Parts: sequence; structure tokens; C-alpha cells
Amino acid sequence: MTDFTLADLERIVEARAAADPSESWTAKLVAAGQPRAAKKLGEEAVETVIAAIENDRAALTGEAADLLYHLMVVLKIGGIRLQDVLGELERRTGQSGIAEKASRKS
Ligand SMILES: N=c1c2ncn([C@@H]3O[C@H](COP(=O)(O)OP(=O)(O)OP(=O)(O)O)[C@@H](O)[C@H]3O)c2ncn1[C@@H]1O[C@H](COP(=O)(O)O)[C@@H](O)[C@H]1O
Repeated sequence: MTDFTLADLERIVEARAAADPSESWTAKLVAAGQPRAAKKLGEEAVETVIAAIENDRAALTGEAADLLYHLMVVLKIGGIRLQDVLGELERRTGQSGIAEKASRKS
């Protein structure tokens, strides 16, 4: 078990975004801009999908970590706080995903 949370990761990303890009992957991605960071997020998503389909637990754990980290960077560049995303998830807790999907089909 670990006490590490996504809020901790958000704080790290926030702090490292202002670092020297030659010393920080976070700062490098932020300096490169959203298209580059979002593309990297997409790559990590595909690698996560492959690990999941191959039922490779170690790879899935590692790729999921890469995915969450790159998502935090993309959110940072987009000016979206983790709390905003959690708030959206909380808003959805009152309804099942099936019911929500059905409500969009009219
Ligand atoms: N969690 C991460 C994290 N996960 C992945 N990465 C980096 O993301 C980069 C891309 O990962 P890839 O697996 O795609 O590796 P790659 O060598 O670029 O592969 P290719 O795309 O070239 O095939 C690598 O440089 C990884 O080190 C991360 N970089 C930083 N963090 C966190 O951010 C903190 C600050 O890091 P810096 O900003 O680099 O100081 C770190 O202490 C961590 O807590």
C-alpha cells in the first residue's frame, strides 16, 4: 500500500512545470505545448490498451502510471484542476453509466 495520491502527483507536476526543460520531462512537455503532450498521452493510452489485452499485469501497472502522469500534464497545460475532474466524477455518482447513456438517446 502507498499513501501517494493523484493530488500529490498534481502538486509535483505543478512544481516541475516551471523547471528547466533540459532537466525535467514535465517542463519539456509543457514547453512543447498541448498538441505534443496530448499526443504523448495518446501513445501511453495505446500502450495501456495493449498491456491490458495481453493480460500483462506488470506492463499494465507501468503503462497505467505513465498514462496517469501524462494525463496530469495535459490537464495542467489545459488549466484543468484535478478537483474539477473529481467534481465531475462526483456529479456522476448518482446515476449508472447505462442510465446516463440511455438518457442521451432520444
Ligand atoms: N511519473 C512520472 C513519469 N512517468 C513517465 N515519465 C517520463 O515520461 C517520458 C516518456 O515515457 P516513455 O515511456 O514514452 O519513454 P520514452 O523513452 O520517451 O519512449 P519513446 O516514446 O521515446 O518510445 C520518460 O522520460 C519518462 O521518464 C515521467 N516523468 C515524470 N514523472 C513524475 O514527475 C516527477 C518530475 O519529473 P521531471 O519533470 O522529469 O523532473 C517525477 O519525479 C515523477 O514523480
